[in-house]
Amino acid sequence: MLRRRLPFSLTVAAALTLGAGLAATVLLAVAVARLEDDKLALAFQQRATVRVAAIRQGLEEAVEVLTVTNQLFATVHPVTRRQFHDFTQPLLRRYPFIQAFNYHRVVGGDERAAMEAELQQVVPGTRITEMGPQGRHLAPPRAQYSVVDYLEPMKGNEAAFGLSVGINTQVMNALEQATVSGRAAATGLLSLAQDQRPQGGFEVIMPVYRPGAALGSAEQRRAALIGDTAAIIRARELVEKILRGSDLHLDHGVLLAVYASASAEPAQLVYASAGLEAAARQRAALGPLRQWTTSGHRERLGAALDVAGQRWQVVVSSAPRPFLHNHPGSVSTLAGGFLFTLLITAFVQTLVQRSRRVQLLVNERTADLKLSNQRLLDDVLARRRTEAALQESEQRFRQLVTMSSDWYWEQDADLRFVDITGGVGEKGGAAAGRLIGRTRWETVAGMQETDWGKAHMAQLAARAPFADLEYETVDDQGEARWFSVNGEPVFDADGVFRGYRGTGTDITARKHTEQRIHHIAQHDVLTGLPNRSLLQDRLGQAVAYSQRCARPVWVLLIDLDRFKFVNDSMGHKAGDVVLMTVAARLRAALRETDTVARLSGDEFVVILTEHAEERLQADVVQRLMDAVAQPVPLGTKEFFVTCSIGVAVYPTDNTPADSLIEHADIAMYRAKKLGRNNFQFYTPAMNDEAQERVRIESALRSALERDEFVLHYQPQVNLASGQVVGMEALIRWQHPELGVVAPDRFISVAEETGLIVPIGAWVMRTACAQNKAWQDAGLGMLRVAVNLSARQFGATNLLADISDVLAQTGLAPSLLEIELTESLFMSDVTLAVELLHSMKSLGVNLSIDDFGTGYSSLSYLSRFPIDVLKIDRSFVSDITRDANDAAIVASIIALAHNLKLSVIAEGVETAEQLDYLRRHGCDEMQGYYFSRPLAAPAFEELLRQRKSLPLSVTAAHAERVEA
Ligand SMILES: Nc1nc2c(ncn2[C@@H]2O[C@@H]3COP(=O)(O)O[C@H]4[C@@H](O)[C@H](n5cnc6c(=O)[nH]c(N)nc65)O[C@@H]4COP(=O)(O)O[C@H]3[C@H]2O)c(=O)[nH]1
Repeated sequence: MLRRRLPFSLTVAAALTLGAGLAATVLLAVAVARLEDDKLALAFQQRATVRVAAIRQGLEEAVEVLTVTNQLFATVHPVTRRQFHDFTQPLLRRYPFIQAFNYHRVVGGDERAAMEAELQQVVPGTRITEMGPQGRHLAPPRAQYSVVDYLEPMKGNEAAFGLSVGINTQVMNALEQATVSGRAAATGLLSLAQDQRPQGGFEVIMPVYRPGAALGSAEQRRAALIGDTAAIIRARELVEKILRGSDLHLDHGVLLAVYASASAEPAQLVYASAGLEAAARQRAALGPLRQWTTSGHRERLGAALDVAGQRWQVVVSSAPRPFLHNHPGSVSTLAGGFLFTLLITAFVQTLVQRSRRVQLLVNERTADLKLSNQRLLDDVLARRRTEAALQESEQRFRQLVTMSSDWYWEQDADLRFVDITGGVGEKGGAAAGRLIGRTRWETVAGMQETDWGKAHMAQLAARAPFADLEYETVDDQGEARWFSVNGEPVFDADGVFRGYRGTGTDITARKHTEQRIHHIAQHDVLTGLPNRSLLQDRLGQAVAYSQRCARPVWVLLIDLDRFKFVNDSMGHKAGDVVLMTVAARLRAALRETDTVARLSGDEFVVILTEHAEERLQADVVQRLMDAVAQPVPLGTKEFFVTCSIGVAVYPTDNTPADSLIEHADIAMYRAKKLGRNNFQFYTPAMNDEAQERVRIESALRSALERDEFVLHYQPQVNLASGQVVGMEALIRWQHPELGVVAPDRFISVAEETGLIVPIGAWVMRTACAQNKAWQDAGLGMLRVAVNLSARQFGATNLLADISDVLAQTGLAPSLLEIELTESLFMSDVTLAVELLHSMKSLGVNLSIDDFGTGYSSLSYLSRFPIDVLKIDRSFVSDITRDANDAAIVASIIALAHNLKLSVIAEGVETAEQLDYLRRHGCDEMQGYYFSRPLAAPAFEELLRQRKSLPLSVTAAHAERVEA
């Protein structure tokens, strides 16, 4: 809707109307003014004519009065003064504008005195005078005088008595005219001698002839002239009298000017209306605009009169009146027209503006309508799009529901299923028909008694949404199924609860997977036994049971002996078979309630809880060991595996529940140290050992920097020559507090921590340098053997390190022997072969240390570039007591020689042992029998003494006796 105000501007229509209206108004006003002017002119003409006629008549009357007076002289001879007086008195009363009646008598120069005498009789002292420019004066002697003889009334005209007018040209001209014509003749305006005030007057003269004289011609008349009668008329009064007499003096609308001349000469002005001058003055004082508004149209009429032969001019004009006064019609027309025009203009303007406003309004409304229409169209389009989108969405929803694993359900306010779409039958195994009309708890047996069911019922009661509600149910075939449902309450527009709707999905497969994952998460994949996680759980339960029932709990940590060898030498699959077999045997050897878990690698944990009917005894542990020790069939072979077991019991003094496994581990470690294949109960002393391990570990970290290591050297003697041909470098740790620490106490720790790598490098460098030094000292070309740990063997820069050491020390590679244990290369034989060849290519010797300890396979020997076999001292120590060991040693020597390997026996302590070895062709020996490991100076002394081995047992025995 149009609310804004239009700016005011005269519209074209209104402007045209205004222009036309004003023009018409002006034209009409002008026309009316013209009419008014015409009317005024007509009225004026009438009034002017009346006035001119009145004046003409008045003047004629005045002249006529003189004619009457003159008739007196024509008829009476002589006319006495008395008669003249009597005759003129009524006339003077009647015509007050007459100043005087005169009778001029023509007096010759010679008659002057007589005349004066006669005049003096009337007025003593009177002389004949004349009027000059300087006033009245005694008339000079002249041939003839025309003297004022009779004079009525005398009063007021005394100055004229005896006055000779013969020198007054006007009078004389009028007299001549009158004389010649015989009729009255008037002068122009004169200055009268008797007139005190300068008042214009004129004199009308008629001749008086000698009675009886011939008057036929002008000359005769002149000759007959004896005098003349004259009336002195006050022209102004005369005119005033005329006007008053005709009541014309009251009309101030007409102004009158009477001139005693043919033209309107100001000097001859006889009469002027009172308003005439004032009007002229007023007019001059006004501005042009006011002049126009006040004077308006003026009429003027000039009329010529003949006054006794004298031409007079009468000028009649209309009095200046305000234009408005004279033109009420035109002014009214103008005003009315203006007003009307303005009104019409305003009306037109209003109409046009309203029309424009209406037009604008219409335009605006039209625009609004268009906009609304467009919006409507947009709305319709949007709605169509929305509907299409909705349909598409609906279709998509249907498709998605069909394609997805979900189904869609709706429940009424009583929580009964009213609609289930999306194929719950196919997806969930429950036909929709079986569910419709039933509540969820009616379809899930026992739901209301479960925790989740109760919680769900509370959610439903609170009309709360729920998500991922998982529950187990039974499908139409009676199979267990897991469903997961989401739902949210539905309220109508008034907020009234209408039910629930949501989705459901069959998660049976997922649940099974989860259960599997859960099982896997808590069980060892290989053996199916509980893993560390579940073990902790079970241990907690067992401890809790123990606390409740006051019965002990045993924790057994079972570690397979030499399992690494099985794994490495026979492959992982064989190792797995061993582990699975052991696991199964352990499981079979225990009760259902006991727990067997696999802790890691070859470690198992057993939790035994004591029952009321049976006390726990060490027999159980032995039973387990026996079970494990049963031969394990591996393909065509059988493999024997033993185990070491550590046992921790709860409750015992100072054994916290969470340290049970740790204590069992310590005990197992002790069992291992005690030679494997046994079990140990944990004691606090074991804990001390474990703690010592920790101490060693921390001290070991700085031992190298503090230069706390030294090497001892044990001679290796050739059995054939009895000469020292080499030595084994054996490390010693001189700890400031622990004293000299044997390698058995710290080498394993160094291996576990990885410190063996830098320590081993130090040993190799020191041993090579020392050997080179002895060599340089002329103590022989000896071979030095250095132990290589598993960690060193696996180090990437092993070859470079060996090469560097040889290069730096200058020792010939052939004088370095590297001792390797069998276990080093059992994990990856191919890689080991490769690495050994690389090492061998450096020129060093390779020996296998501790040969024969547990690893029964000799097949690899042919593949390895080995130079020496070192028979473990455990075999050597028993060769004289145990026929088995003796046989093993003899066969090792024979085998080595078959493989072109040199054999060295270590741990030779007795002459019998030496003898046996010699007899069986052993190449070299190393042992206390010849020398313990010696510090470098002692070893050097031994070399210098050229100590050697007796070549026969007898000699040796003799030597010993001597010693
Ligand atoms: N009972 C008895 N023992 C004898 C006899 N002859 C030698 N022995 C001892 O037997 C061990 C031989 O060394 P191993 O078998 O390589 O066994 C060594 C070796 O495996 C390791 N080891 C020593 N030094 C090093 C080293 O520098 N590096 C590495 N990786 N291991 C070393 O520590 C083990 C123990 O070394 P040791 O205590 O020095 O013990 C030495 C030696 O003192 C004897 O007649 N009777």
